[in-house]
Amino acid sequence: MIRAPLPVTVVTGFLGAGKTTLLSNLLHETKGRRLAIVVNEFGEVSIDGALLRDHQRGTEVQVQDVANGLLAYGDDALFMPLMAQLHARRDLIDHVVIETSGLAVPTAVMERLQSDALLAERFVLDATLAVVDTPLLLTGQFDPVGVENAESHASTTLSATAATAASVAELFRLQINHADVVVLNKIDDLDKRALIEAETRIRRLAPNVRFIELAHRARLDTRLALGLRLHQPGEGRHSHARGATSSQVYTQVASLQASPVLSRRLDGHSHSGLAPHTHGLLSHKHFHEHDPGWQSFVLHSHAPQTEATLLAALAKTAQAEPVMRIKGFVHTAGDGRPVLIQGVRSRIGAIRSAAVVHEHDDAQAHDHAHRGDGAHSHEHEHEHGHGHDHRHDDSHSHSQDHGHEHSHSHSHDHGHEHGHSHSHDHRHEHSHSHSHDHGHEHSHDHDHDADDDQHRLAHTDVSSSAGAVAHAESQLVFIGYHASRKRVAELVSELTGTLWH
Ligand SMILES: Nc1nc2c(ncn2[C@@H]2O[C@H](COP(=O)(O)OP(=O)(O)OP(=O)(O)O)[C@@H](O)[C@H]2O)c(=O)[nH]1
Repeated sequence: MIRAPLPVTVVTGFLGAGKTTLLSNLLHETKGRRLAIVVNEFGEVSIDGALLRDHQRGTEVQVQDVANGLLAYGDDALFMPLMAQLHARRDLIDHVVIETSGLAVPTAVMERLQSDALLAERFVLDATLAVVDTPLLLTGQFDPVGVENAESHASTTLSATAATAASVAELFRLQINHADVVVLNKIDDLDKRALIEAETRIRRLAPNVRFIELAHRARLDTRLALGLRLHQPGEGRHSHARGATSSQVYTQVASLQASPVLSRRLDGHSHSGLAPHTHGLLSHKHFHEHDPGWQSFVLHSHAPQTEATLLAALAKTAQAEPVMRIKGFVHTAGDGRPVLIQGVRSRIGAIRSAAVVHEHDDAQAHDHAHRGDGAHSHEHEHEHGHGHDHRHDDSHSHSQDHGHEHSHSHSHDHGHEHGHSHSHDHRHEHSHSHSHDHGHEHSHDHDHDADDDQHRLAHTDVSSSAGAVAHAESQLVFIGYHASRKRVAELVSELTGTLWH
């Protein structure tokens, strides 16, 4: 019997944008869809898999984490077996969601899914979502580094800061340019003007992006995230706003031009001898795969930590060193329960109870827990009727006074569904927290080379990492651009007065 291919949604977004939080929220709104979630983390220890697993519901959701990597990139040997496993469980799964590493460009997965004959038979790309840390976007953290600036450094080495900024900006640009839907996240504190500004910035960086959605506290309506069917081939009548067909969209993705920064390495190395060339998807992979600037390392401590001291120490460290992401579980002197530490740049937070958000929990895992003002009205209209016309009408409108009313009218017509139409307003004003024990403990072999400043880990399957382990050991994953493990360990040890190694 020929089975319909399994839809796959790819979730991309820079380090700490809120991909895992968004997915954990989605888990509570699966509406009976059985999800298989694949989480690919750059670091050696998978924290996100543990968090999601903690929030999975019964057997509806299966979480699989793949640490150490860039899933589906050139030499990744895990991707095909992983997809084969998912296919083998086809009867138990309705939809696959792949959270790519914050340092990956989603094209690796997208391209593999669509170009490998076997995969193309078994899976169909549903849509690619790019989650954006909107406050960071607004502070210009993802702004492109001037081309002139990059050119003038063609034969020299870019300064460390410029190199970091260039790499971040380039990665960000590629991620949003390959997405069908850009999700503006972390908008809790933003007013209407800021949201409009954010949208403008996205449209400037990715003019062809088709949908921009607002995720209030990392919540996105399931219908705007899953089942969008934006890449289904052969749907002759499949039409999108702005006249793009699904195949046009893919062509556009595949023919993206390389930026000047892409054609040279940021460490001063250039593609010497190569005439200016256009990078296709594969070259995009090539760039990041071989950009050794990004590193991840884990620091450990057996000393009980004082939460406030540790948070201050980590914030200082993130300012002093090129560390962009910190996460892990830490044991404090208190009740013995591990505390989840989440750091994005120098915003560091600790979460004691529910690690990630529950359905009605707005006092969630935020490193800056502010209440939203509930003023953003995000209206979605879905109409399901008969026929086979699938239309995405990107009627993204701002009201005249520039009150921020995003009205997305997605119209799906599926042959087997009954017609209904509704619109609703996303206003999340709940504020109550859950408190339950996470008991996350991790066990790993710690093998630290003396000179692992340039620590780059081989692909190993550590999917067991979310499971059991070593008593009261704290572990923090650090991800940074040319960050020195040694310096970071020294700094955190000094600032906390405890040994981190
Ligand atoms: N204030 C606020 N914080 C958020 C929101 N979404 C996520 N966060 C916080 O941002 C931090 C990073 O969130 P994650 O979901 O782990 O981000 P990620 O994109 O999965 O991170 P990586 O996998 O490391 O790239 C966490 O501390 C979250 O609690 C949001 O909408 N508002």
